[in-house]
Amino acid sequence: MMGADRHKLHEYADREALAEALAAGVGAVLAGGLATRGSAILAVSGGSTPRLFFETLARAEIDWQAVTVLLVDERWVPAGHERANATLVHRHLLQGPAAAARFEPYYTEGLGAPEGAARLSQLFGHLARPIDALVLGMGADGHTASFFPGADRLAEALDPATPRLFEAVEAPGAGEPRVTLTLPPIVEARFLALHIEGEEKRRVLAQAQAPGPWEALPVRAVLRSPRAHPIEIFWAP
Ligand SMILES: O=C1O[C@H](COP(=O)(O)O)[C@@H](O)[C@H](O)[C@H]1O
Repeated sequence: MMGADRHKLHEYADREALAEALAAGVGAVLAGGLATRGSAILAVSGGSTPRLFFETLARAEIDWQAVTVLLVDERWVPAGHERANATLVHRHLLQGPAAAARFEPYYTEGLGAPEGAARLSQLFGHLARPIDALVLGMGADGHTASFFPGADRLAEALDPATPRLFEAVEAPGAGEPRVTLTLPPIVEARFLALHIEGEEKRRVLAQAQAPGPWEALPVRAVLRSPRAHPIEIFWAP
């Protein structure tokens, strides 16, 4: 698939309708994985956008006990930290029926992000791949996951041939050090969604879909990756 054929845009009148549709899509993919393989893996992003989607998905009536929830990326801050993506997931996704899911926070006391990323690559090395459903967000600077413009290990994290599942990055716009899934486990996900909201991110998406260097807008590396199925882009104003 080439160019825009690689992406399927789903537009909604409001964020509530988007959350319902994305949760229904992800829920159906997880239910399919559970029916076929007896277990399913979901990888989710953090930031401010996914709250409503998480709260809607948490109500899905699936066998959450057999679902592993992973973070696409994490700020290297202790458990319970207000900026931790794990905190967001605990508060808004792992509630009600979804509280039964298996979730393993990434931060490890006493380790820096680089050692943490190496440990996570080992720890999750046994995971059945591909991941069933993976939902990315995007910042107005064109980062997705923790693929930030100017990040010190951006090329390594975006190497399509890297054997590592996780990479540690530091970047001027990232705040604290981060760990992130690398490009391969992201783009090989069975269902890959990009969840963005607002006019500004719509403009950034249009720029990212146009020709230009991936270093400037790292989300391009994901949008340009070859895949069997299109990337499902969910947008609402
Ligand atoms: O730092 C991050 O930002 C992106 C986008 O976040 P948002 O607040 O603009 O929705 C997010 O996808 C990523 O997981 C997170 O670590």
